[in-house]
Amino acid sequence: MASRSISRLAQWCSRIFMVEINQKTEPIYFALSSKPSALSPELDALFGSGKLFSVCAQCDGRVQSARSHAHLKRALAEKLPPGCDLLDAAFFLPDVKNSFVRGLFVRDNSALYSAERVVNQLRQNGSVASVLAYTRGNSGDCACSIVSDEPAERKRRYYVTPVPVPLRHPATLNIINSDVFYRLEDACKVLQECNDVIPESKAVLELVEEQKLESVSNHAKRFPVIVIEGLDATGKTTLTCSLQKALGAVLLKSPPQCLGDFRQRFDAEPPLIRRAFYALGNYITAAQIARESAHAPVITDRYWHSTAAYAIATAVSGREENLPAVGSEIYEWPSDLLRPSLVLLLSVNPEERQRRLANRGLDKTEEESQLEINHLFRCKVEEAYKRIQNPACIIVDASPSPDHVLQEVLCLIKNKCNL
Ligand SMILES: Nc1ncnc2c1ncn2[C@@H]1O[C@H](COP(=O)(O)OP(=O)(O)OP(=O)(O)O)[C@@H](O)[C@H]1O
Ligand SMILES: Nc1ccn([C@@H]2O[C@H](COP(=O)(O)O)[C@@H](O)[C@H]2O)c(=O)n1
Repeated sequence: MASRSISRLAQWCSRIFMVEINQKTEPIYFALSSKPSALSPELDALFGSGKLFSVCAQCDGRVQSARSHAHLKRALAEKLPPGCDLLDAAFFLPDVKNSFVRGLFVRDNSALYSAERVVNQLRQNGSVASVLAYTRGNSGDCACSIVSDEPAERKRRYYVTPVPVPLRHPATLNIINSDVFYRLEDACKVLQECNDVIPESKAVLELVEEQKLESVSNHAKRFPVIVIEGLDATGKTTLTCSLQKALGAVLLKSPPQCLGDFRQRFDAEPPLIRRAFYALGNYITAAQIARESAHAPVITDRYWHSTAAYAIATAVSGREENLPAVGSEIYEWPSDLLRPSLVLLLSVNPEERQRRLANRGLDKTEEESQLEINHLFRCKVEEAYKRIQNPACIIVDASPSPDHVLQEVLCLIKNKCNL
């Protein structure tokens, strides 16, 4: 046990740490080294007063790790006393794919400094795999040691040292196959790995299987397939219903209706599982598109653009500049997913969107609420939509009246799809 923890700490020391004070500010980066060093002003503020711990729930298997992290975050949020802050943290190797591991920082300014007791309880019951404790030195440095029952482990000292901001935002290192999926089998694998812990996974995989997914190449020379995309309340439902009538088209959605009963269940899961579920929804919708477009034009309310744009914008914290660069492989359409003939992105200004949301007065999903309060997140979703390639989306100003938007879209469809 002792040597396992020491080797883990040694592994961590070769990693860069990233701490997010909150989603709106830029992350702070630092590493652990064997020599003391002076702290930068941001680190000084972070380690300033009180006690600080970093915790990580990583265990064997990505599904278990993702669920354990979510469980740990919930448990800490519930059990920590007033005066404690819970900050998102991550450990990664700069520019090394799949090296990003999620963790948390606990900053304890509580009256009785009782966070340590809470963290230790969670360590004893196995909810935390690793805990590091940070202590300020007399010469302005900050030392770090592993929290362990083994005296030999506790003795080892490392020091917090500031490092430059890496070229790529660390969350982008793990997006492929953790947040966005590019092959049906990769998304299926995640749900297969969930079989034991989420019984509904089996039913979802059976639905995917039942659809007898048709090959992408079968889709040539059929009626046009038009996808309508956009943030919540931009008018997708209104427009897709009007288009259905105007074009005598079949209206489909992603996620498809057959996944309706499972959606809430998977929405409550960590991103790895939730995004794999939506990815599978697109493949089921693709099978429906392939069947229906043999007889009539197809209009689809949301498809892969939505799945990828929301996933990328959620994974990448902070500002729009942190998104993967234009042209990144992350924005490439999955090679085995049926490509639509045309993708239209409805865009309305934030004030008009707010007005529509308020008028509608429906329950908001957590993500919808986040859209309202988090301007940065909304900008990132829209920007990610625009960066997706092959097919890229055409932006439609959806602020005018419903009929005006319909006429403009009909015109676009006529020009681009000969309908
Ligand atoms: N062009 C428009 N001008 C004014 N109001 C509109 C327009 N289009 C839709 N609305 C209204 O805005 C609200 C949201 O529209 P709608 O439900 O079509 O959006 P949506 O993109 O499908 O939303 P969600 O993705 O959240 O389901 C509704 O109350 C609708 O009547
Ligand atoms: N193809 C899709 C469709 C939706 N999502 C996720 O669902 C949320 C929006 O759905 P609405 O029913 O509110 O329009 C959004 O948060 C996406 O995360 C998706 O991933 N893929």
